[in-house]
Amino acid sequence: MSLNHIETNNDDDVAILDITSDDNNNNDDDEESPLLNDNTQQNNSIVLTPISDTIRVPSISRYRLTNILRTILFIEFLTLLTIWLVGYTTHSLIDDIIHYQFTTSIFDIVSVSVCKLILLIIFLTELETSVIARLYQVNSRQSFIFIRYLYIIILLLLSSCSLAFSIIKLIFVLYKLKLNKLYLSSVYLFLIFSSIEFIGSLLMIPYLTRIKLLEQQRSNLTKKKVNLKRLISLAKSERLLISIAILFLLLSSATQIIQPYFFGKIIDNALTSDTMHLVNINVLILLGINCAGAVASSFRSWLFELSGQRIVYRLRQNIFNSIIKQEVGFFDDTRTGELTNRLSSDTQVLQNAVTVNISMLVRFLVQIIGSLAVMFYLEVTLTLVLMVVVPMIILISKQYGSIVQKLRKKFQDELAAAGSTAEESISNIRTVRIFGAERKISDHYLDNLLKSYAVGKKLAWNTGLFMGIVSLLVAGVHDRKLSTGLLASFLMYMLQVALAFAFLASLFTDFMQALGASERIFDLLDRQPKIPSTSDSTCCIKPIDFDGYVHLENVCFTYPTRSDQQVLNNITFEIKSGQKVALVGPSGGGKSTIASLIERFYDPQSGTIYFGSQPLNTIDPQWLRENVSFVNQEPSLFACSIRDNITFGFDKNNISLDDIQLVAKQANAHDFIEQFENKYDTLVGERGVRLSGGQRQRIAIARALLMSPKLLLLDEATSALDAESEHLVQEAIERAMINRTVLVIAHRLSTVRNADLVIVIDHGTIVEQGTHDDLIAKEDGIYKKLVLRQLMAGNSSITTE
Ligand SMILES: Nc1ncnc2c1ncn2[C@@H]1O[C@H](COP(=O)(O)OP(=O)(O)OP(=O)(O)O)[C@@H](O)[C@H]1O
Repeated sequence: MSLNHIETNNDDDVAILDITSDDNNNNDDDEESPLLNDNTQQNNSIVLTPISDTIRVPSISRYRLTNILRTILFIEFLTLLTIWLVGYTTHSLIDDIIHYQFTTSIFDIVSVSVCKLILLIIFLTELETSVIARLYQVNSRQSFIFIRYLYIIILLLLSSCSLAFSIIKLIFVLYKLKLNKLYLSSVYLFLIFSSIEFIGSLLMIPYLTRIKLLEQQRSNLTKKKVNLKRLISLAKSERLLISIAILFLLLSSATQIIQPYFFGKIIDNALTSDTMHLVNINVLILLGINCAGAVASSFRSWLFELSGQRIVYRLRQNIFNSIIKQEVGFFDDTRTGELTNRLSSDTQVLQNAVTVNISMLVRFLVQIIGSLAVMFYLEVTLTLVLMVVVPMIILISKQYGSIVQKLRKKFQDELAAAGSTAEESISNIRTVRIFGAERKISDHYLDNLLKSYAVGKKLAWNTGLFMGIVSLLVAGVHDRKLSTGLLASFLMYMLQVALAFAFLASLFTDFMQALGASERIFDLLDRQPKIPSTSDSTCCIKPIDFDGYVHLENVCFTYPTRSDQQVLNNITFEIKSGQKVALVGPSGGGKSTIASLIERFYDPQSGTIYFGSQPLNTIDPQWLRENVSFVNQEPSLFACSIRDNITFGFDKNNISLDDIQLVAKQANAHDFIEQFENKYDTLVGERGVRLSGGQRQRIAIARALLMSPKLLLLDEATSALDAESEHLVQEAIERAMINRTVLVIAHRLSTVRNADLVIVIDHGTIVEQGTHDDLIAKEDGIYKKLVLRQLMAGNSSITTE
């Protein structure tokens, strides 16, 4: 079966991989192939194959079915337990257990439901695990077939036994008629739940024999689970604060739950008692509850917000540290906006998820459970009826809404068709008369009308059916003898439950959003830089006797973002200690790339760069930064003072102003700095915009000189500077070169003339090398052409475009 086959072979909008539809089927192995690569199949190993992007993401209906089944089991257990606890009136509950009788107690059905809950949840989880393991070929086919049938049998056995038990119980209790109304209703409920579970188990059979999952979806699910765990673990560091906040949350929720009860009491007292005494007492109690609630709420909000802020500031710090240590190539590939977004909005989403959203989740769950408990306490039967009726009305209304929407659209379309027939006929009445076609167009109009009428009939029928069902359901709720106060309390509790459910739904969206954000953030936090920025086990050597000697041997390089373009090809040359080596050549030839490789911004794909005798990739990065300095073509400064910019990378407390002034003087920067009002404390603005291009370069040279590097990498500016400025920069550069090993990407003739070695780079290869005099003497040499062109153009730049 091919991948395409998977895409098209679907029966209910799901891409199907039927790995076991017929276990004896010879094609079985073929059918598995899309998820497993050839290697995996041949070796029967557990190597996972990445799924193709072209595979349509399927729905996971079967997965949902298991979740629905689990939820039903849980609701069943909760409902039966509540009824048992609330509805028992004669003796104590312990008596009910000790003197248990089949026809007078419902303790048995509560026990069955709890056993069912535990067993089925275990088996369903095991089943899913084994199905997934089979897909990954972790377990063998034989064991999978065995496990699968075992689970089918267990599932069916459990659900059918429970159904049979519920029927027997109902027959017996109806025959003896010893149960009170509430307990009787619980036996009915048990029967209903057992029937649903039995049907659910039957529906699960296809799931057990056919796997409708794709690897991508599954790995997403696993990843989401992992992320959720990790997301929640973020809150661990603040567990004390969060625990106290949860205590306040429970307190404020309790006050909220109790309010409607007293509100109802006040109404009843006001309507029934003659004096206002009771009313006043209850009003005071309500006031006290409200005040306590308000205090608890404010503490809750404060503590959750505080812990959120603490979590997010630490998270931001970690993300920033992770970003900043990535290799330069990572930033070529990742947009700055994307990274700053991780720091700002993604962390904000996470902050909300681990604090506000968790607090809301707990609050609404407590609100739902608490309100339902009080409702049960106030009026059990009505609550039960409402619990069944309200979800049913919601479901039916949703279904009705979507049917009516479709029918209305169809009705409008049919009516529009009939309308256009009528309009066309009336506007062409003369033609109709001439041909005597009245009958014909009348029939045509009638045809169209009948179509819209047929849709209208369906609409009417659906509306009638809907109203009938809703009236029937509502009738079940009517006719209960309730006091006005009780009714008011009831309505308020209903509202609380409904609102809590509505908010829970919106919380789900927030959590999904947070999961997305956490995935991005954790990916970033987990990312290991390809080139370390601090020493690790692979690069920790600090060459002691480094004298500036650098050797490039057969270096080949392509940028990670443009892997199809070879930028450097077999580059081999050496820079001897104390030498000035100039790289020249046409723009885009690869000169700056060589400097970037020596700075280890990138690693070459092949070949080696040696510092002395030491390969660059074994050298401690910190040592490298201290011994190699790079002055860029367009140096960028930070938005701080000139002093801070010059001492960037140092502990500025260890550097005296004299040291700073010394390097500034060497870099021809001291004079212009002294002219500023704040001198060395002058702020340079973002990226140094408050300085001229020449001034920026001289500050950058001063910064490099302060480092006193053994190897200086210089990229001469190509941008035009005025003659005075250019002279000052040039002078600074020449001073910087004294007593140093220098690799200069030269654009000026004067620099090249003074170099010990000139290397001409074109299209990523060394095309010529020698001294200026050697190269100029070469007939038809590229270097000679570059120099001649520059002389004819009348400028000092030797770079051609
Ligand atoms: N970060 C990058 N990602 C992808 N390609 C790049 C990157 N930087 C440079 N390149 C490409 O690599 C090639 C060599 O660029 P490089 O900057 O080394 O040339 P150069 O000789 O220094 O040019 P110039 O004299 O104009 O500065 C060019 O084709 C350029 O487009």
